[in-house]
Amino acid sequence: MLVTGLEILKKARAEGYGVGAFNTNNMEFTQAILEAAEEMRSPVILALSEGALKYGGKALATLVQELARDARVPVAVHLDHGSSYESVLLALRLGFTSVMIDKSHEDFETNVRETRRVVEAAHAVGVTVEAELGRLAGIEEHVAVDEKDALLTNPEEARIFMERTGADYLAVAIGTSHGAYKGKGRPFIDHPRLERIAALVPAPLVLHGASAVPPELVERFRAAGGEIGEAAGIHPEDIKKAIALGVAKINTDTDLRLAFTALVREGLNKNPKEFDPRKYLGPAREAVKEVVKSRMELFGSVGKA
Ligand SMILES: O=C(COP(=O)(O)O)NO
Ligand SMILES: [Ca+2]
Ligand code: NA
Ligand SMILES: [Zn+2]
Repeated sequence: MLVTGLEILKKARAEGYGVGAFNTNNMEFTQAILEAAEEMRSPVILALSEGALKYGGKALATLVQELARDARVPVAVHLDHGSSYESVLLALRLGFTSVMIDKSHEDFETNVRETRRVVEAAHAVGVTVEAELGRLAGIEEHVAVDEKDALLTNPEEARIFMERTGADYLAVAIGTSHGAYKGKGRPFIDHPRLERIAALVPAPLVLHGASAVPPELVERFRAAGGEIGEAAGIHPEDIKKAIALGVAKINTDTDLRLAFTALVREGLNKNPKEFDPRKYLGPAREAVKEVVKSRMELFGSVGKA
């Protein structure tokens, strides 16, 4: 059933488990994510970025809404990395039940003002809001933030920010970054900082850039002809520790993309004569479903629906 993001995340933080926010751009990813959620009896968040909406348009938004409504587990439909008030209004009009306004690259006062404005609009129509404070290292959706400018989230600032904006959940920067190259070897996650933030911010916390980029998946992608450098993701133990400290929403996109693309490459390589898309998109869909199920087990959301 279609619910707000806060309905899913409030319970998750209170009971100490995490809920996956999985990005989707098409029918196959959406089906894979929802089938996994139903099989695991897990709540789930379907995340659409602005790029996904540009790519899939009303077709994607409608498909996502309909399947979320029919789902036998709680599902929130979420705008990932909303970059402007206008973008959020479009998502609200499309029936999204959770929206992110990401103004973390702006100065504090601008972030507060812009986030507050979105909170008023979203709350007026019963939708809950994710905001972000602090800057992930690596490439953000609309700004390249290199290591030296990467500003991790300040706990005291976070408390004030949430009080002044009324946002429902908060994306924090504690060392993660988007994409497949999160650092050399095991990325450093600032758990003490997270602990201090969680002590001052009772709202559910959000971890962006949380993909594991598992070696076996990287190998499978390479073996099928994919090219990827020294990729490194977030260690499962760091995810579990972050959840124990107050992270309730964990964003996963890269792992799904790697799995899907590896299987499409395998399908095309296996039979050059094949030109029925279902023959290589079907197995790719199954691979995404398996990744989602394993993430739900790691997050502890299995059976929580
Ligand atoms: O934060 C993410 C996804 O992060 P990954 O690239 O680690 O999957 N989406 O908003
Ligand atoms: Ca950001
Ligand atoms: Na998000
Ligand atoms: Zn993100």
